Amino acid sequence: MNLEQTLRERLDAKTKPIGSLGRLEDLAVQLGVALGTDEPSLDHPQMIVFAGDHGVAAAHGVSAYPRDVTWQMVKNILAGGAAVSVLARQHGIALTVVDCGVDHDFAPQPGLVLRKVTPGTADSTQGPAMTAAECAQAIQHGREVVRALPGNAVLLGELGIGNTSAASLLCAALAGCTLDDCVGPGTGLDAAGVLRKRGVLQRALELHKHASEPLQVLAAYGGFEIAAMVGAIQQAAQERRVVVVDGFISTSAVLVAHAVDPKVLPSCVFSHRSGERGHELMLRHLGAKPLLDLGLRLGEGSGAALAWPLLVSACLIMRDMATFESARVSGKTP
Ligand SMILES: Cc1cc2ncn([C@H]3O[C@H](COP(=O)(O)O)[C@@H](O)[C@H]3O)c2cc1C
Ligand SMILES: O=C(O)c1cccnc1
Repeated sequence: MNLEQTLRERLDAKTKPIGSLGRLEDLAVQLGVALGTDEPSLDHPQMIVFAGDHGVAAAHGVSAYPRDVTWQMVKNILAGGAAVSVLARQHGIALTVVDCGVDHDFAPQPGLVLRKVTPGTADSTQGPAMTAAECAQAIQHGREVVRALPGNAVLLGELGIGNTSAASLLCAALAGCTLDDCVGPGTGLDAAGVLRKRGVLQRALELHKHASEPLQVLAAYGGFEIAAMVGAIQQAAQERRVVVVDGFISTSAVLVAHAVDPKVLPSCVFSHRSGERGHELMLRHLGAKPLLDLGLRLGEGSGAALAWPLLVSACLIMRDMATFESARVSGKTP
């Protein structure tokens, strides 16, 4: 019997009608398989917020907010005032921010890892957002950050004004959808703003239409924080850690990691369906079913943090629930 069958049988022996814990049962099985044990247990969860700036945003105003918000929000997260700070604190999740390429010089401080490649990607409508070497470096940084942290669960967070543009381009290139399907308001563009954003991204897509290898596509559109998330996913999966994926941006990193090697996918738990247009298409492309659907469209790792207690519950159900036999409860009538 393989591990998945063992886990299913374990759940079926528990004091509940077969399958009655619904999606929580699938989650418990997934976590057991991902961690390689029939006694899944999560320890030292790590929320890692990867941050970087985007040349396409600087050059074309594709966001409703200015570029400075990226570094200002890094400080807000570290000071404990951002949504992800509050939610990580609520759930006892350790929080690390990684400067992957923010246009600001941060003083070294607790909770901040400095891994800047350059202070922001280049404009993807003019050339590749990253060189191949910069892209490889950002991926390596993501791997190193995960390797240095304890525990067996990584929650993906991100920050970067303009990164819904990069994520939409990755979606179009890797999930085979049109920009009409996957360009949305991001931080809150109005209808005219979305139309303008789509026009800008169409130029980038046209310029890089011959990029076919997943890492070539990633280098074409950026950003440094997305590349670092790709490395983090690869490293976590390799170390048999669980990866809790957040929304539109972090799922775009999964699209890349999956295109490089589909074997990362069983390690990924998709926390929620983002309100950002196109997330549903990414999830469908990956065959992924998200846990929550709260209309979130924030990023930062907020959805991953909100879903975290469900993962803890799934493990506890698998480990701690009594069986019909141990609790002397009568089984189903034959
Ligand atoms: C105050 C503030 C906090 C955020 N936290 C996450 N994002 C999210 O919005 C940005 C992406 O949207 P766009 O592509 O439209 O710029 C990223 O920083 C993402 O993490 C934020 C955005 C803002 C304005
Ligand atoms: O779903 C997300 O991750 C998202 C959506 C809009 C803006 N920033 C992030």
